[in-house]
Amino acid sequence: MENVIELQHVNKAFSGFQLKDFSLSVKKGFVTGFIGGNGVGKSTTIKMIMNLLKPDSGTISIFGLDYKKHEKEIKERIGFVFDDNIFYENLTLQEMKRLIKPAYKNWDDALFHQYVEMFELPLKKSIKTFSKGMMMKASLTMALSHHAELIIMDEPTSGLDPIFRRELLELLHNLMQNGEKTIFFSTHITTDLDRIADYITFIHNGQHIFTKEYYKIEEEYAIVKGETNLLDRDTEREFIAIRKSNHGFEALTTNKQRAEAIFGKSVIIEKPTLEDIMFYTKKGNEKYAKSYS
Ligand SMILES: Nc1ncnc2c1ncn2[C@@H]1O[C@H](COP(=O)(O)OP(=O)(O)OP(=O)(O)O)[C@@H](O)[C@H]1O
Repeated sequence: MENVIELQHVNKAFSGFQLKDFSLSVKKGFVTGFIGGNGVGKSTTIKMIMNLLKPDSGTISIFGLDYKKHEKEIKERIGFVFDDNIFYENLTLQEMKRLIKPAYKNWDDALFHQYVEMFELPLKKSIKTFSKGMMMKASLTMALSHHAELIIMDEPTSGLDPIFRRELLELLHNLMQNGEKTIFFSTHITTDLDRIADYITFIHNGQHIFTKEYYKIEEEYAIVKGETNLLDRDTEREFIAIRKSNHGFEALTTNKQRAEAIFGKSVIIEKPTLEDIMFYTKKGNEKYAKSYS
């Protein structure tokens, strides 16, 4: 299977933060959701994928190409949606389009107007009057109007109302139908991923914890609930992290089958949500989490 995005052993350090030996493959034709808590390195990773930030070491290739030689070609094939305002605020959407259009040989005016209409965006109002939702829609319009093969979005659904969020996910889902496009996007709204993601990439404290097919996460990971007397030094090692209370314990395992074999019917085993996985991984020992990546 072809990889559209490939990061190998990427390192990037800021004071107080480090993206460590980060390797990632994003498969062509699928939607990959990029999840992780605040400040764990999602935007940093996305900026490096967009060549807005250079890694300290490691390699990044997009469509099998290197930014050093093929920056223009790579950028033409990407539609990028960023959660900050990247437009010149005093311009109108119409004026902004005139600026952006020449950068893309596949720019499609008819498609642009189709999205403007669909998103009910004003063409002649200054962008500074746009609400956060309108800004996101404008950003999406620009990203989708040049037949990009790869759509990269940094928290596209943040600040959007639930109805538009759902419509946006539907739109992205429809874009995926011919198998030629690839979407990579970060989000804090993990329930959005239920509707659309084929793969999940999970980053924690600058480390790649996993990239897995969504359905496999549910097969492998599990929340185990039981009485605290089932826990001892050996059984506790089975878990990424454990929450104990007066009523018993709740814990996350990366190996559901093994937990079933060890605890049998003495525990309740449930499907974890992505939020459970994020919560317990944060809670658990960093080294322990990494050994299961
Ligand atoms: N240009 C920079 N200079 C210094 N530190 C930076 C810079 N950019 C990011 N950081 C730091 O790197 C860390 C990771 O930031 P990043 O924006 O990648 O996180 P994130 O996972 O996208 O977070 P969030 O979900 O909160 O947006 C943070 O501690 C941030 O303060």
